[in-house]
Amino acid sequence: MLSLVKNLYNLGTQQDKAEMIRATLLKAVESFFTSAPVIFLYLILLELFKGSINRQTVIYLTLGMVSCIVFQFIFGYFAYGAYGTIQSRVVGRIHNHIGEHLRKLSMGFFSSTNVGDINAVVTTDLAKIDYMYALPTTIDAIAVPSFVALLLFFVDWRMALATVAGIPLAMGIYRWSQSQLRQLTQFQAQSQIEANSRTIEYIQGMNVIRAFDQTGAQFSKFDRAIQHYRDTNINLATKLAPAEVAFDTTLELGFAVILVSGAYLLLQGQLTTPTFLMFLILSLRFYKPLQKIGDLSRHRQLVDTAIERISSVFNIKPLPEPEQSQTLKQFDIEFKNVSFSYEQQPVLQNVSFTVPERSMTALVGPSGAGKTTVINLIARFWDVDEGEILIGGVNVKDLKTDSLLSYISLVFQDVYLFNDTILNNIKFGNPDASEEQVFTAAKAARCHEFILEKPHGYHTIIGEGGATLSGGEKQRISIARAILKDAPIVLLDEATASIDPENELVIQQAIDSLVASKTLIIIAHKLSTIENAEQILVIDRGQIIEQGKHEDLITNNSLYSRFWAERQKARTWKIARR
Ligand SMILES: Nc1ncnc2c1ncn2[C@@H]1O[C@H](COP(=O)(O)OP(=O)(O)OP(=O)(O)O)[C@@H](O)[C@H]1O
Repeated sequence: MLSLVKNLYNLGTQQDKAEMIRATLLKAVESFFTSAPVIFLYLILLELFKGSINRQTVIYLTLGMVSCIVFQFIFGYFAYGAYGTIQSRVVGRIHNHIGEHLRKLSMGFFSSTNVGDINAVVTTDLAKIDYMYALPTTIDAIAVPSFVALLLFFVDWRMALATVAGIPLAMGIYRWSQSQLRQLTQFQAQSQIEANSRTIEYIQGMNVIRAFDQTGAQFSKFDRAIQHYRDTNINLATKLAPAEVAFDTTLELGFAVILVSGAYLLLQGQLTTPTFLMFLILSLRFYKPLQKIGDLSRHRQLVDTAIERISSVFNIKPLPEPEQSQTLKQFDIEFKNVSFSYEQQPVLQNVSFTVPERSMTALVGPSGAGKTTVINLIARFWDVDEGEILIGGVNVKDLKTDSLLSYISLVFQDVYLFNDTILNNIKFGNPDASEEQVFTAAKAARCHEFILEKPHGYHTIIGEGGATLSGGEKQRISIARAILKDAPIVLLDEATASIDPENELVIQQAIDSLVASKTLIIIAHKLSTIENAEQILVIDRGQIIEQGKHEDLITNNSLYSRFWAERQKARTWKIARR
């Protein structure tokens, strides 16, 4: 129980710790006033049995009791207010730190970790860091029984011993239940994560599930995870129930000991009736808070598991960053003998090339050749295994992540838009931009017209992932976002989905606005883009096998010329069908 308090205490900053001590003192005083009315109760009983009770005594004793209740309210109010503030501050700070930390991790972490796992840490685990429950309940479980026990010893030590007689046995049972609890709680936490993951997967993949008529199969996976979670909950409850009931009952057996020893001493004339009655009443006040120890120990295990899992995220080392970031003055890009593997799978082998400042380089090559990897490495989503990537002569590793990314606009093929207005989605590129600047960027990206046709124009909410927009519209909004960011380097993965000639023209115009006077690397799928590039890099199996301008490459019987011919055929085929 105390380790729960210690763990929660250690999560706080100096200011939080000072606040925790203050809140705990307030709560201890509140606990005193919670127990204090029993003194008045005892005094009333004494007066009653003496037969000397009068109106004045009743008024004084009642006032005393009411004052205790008022003080209990006042101190409780401030204590819980303080715990609430600590709770919001500590949990909010951990939440922010996790967000910050996740941002600095290699993207490898996200490929190898389940979305549900991360989600469980950020939501479920953090929710278990509950100061509002854990600390006040611990104080109640310690302070109230201690105060009552003190009072009882003061009134009659023999009866007080009878009251606490069951505690050693109850504590033995408590310790025994602890050994079982840890493993069961871990199983339950694990199955909760699994249920979380499956639920997210089931909802996110709903369109694919329906398209392939896999509703039943996917549902049973989801259902199995939920059932497993339910079973681990039942298992935890049923395995612990005997120990918890035994703990509570043993404590309450003390009540029988009080009854027997009280009756004996009463008959012997060694105990007065009011004292006997008071012990019977007070024993309830004594045992109830102690019974909370059982709940607290279960809570402690949950908090420990949550803290362990939160720490395990923080223990994942972020990509190393320099103490001080360099400022870039030039924006040419150079790959020097770069090799890279995703875990064990080699992807790029000894790749070298240069992209001059303010020029366009197109990456072409078969699927899986390593084109996206090249772009990801420039943005340092991963670190290279060998070689180096330089921007303006500076190794990307010598730049802080935020600083590096401030020089780069990334437009992914798989555009992700947030469940927010179109305006805010474009503003993501530059949160300080004015509405006018957003409109200008949207016009340049050729999306102004279609945005105005939406029910609420720029203020239309576009659903999670941009679910209410077409592929071409999403791509243009992401280009507007990048135009607004106005970074000197643009890394662009062209959408293959919107390759029909009409869309191609509009998107090409949008790209032209984005890249004027930028250093651009584009994974090119469209012929017009490839043709206009100042440099084409043909990548195959992680190596650059051809390099040059379109006119130079098209002449040989090269991979590029075959690739070009294929694309031409695809385009002709599409036009012929219209
Ligand atoms: N996160 C990842 N973890 C492990 N392997 C990956 C990961 N991303 C890509 N790969 C693998 O690395 C290789 C290169 O992938 P990459 O995405 O760079 O190819 P690409 O040329 O862009 O392909 P495409 O044109 O189909 O998008 C592929 O074999 C791919 O399966």
